[in-house]
Amino acid sequence: MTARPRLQCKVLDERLRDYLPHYATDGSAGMDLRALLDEPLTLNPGDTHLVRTGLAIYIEDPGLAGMILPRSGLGHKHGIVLGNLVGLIDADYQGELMISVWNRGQSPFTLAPFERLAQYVLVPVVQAELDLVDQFSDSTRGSGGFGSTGRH
Ligand SMILES: O=c1ccn([C@H]2C[C@H](O)[C@@H](COP(=O)(O)OP(=O)(O)OP(=O)(O)O)O2)c(=O)[nH]1
Ligand SMILES: [Mg+2]
Repeated sequence: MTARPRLQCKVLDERLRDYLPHYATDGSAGMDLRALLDEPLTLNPGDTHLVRTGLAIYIEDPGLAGMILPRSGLGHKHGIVLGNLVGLIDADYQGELMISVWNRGQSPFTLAPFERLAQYVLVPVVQAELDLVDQFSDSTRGSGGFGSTGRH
């Protein structure tokens, strides 16, 4: 296994010191992020709320990005997912990580202070240059999309 990249992390609220993100198991793909809340937050069905994490993580390397993904238990059992579906964190972002929490379910859900509500996944990124052309060489698919290969 290659060495893990090191990311600079600022703790913006001292209460987070006891709750720093980490990989729960050797094989975990993500580190859980917690809700920085002063009091419980009730989300009614359909509500979206921007929740602080109290942390800033500066990735710096443009060959990496962060992704904020829902936790499957919260999403499946309680309908608590992300208002932006997926959060994409740029390598040059130095601000606080924010989580858009959306109750897409049918019942109110109360988020407790410092509850784990989403996960942060570091992913490789390749930036491209666009070469402008008038014609592409033929491919098998051509311009067929949106179900053009059928359903089964
Ligand atoms: O769930 C998220 C998504 C984004 N961000 C931060 C980090 C990211 O680098 C920045 C910008 O995100 P994005 O580019 O997706 O949003 P935008 O609406 O295009 O904003 P901008 O104009 O700042 O790029 O906001 C978060 O903290 N949480
Ligand atoms: Mg953007």
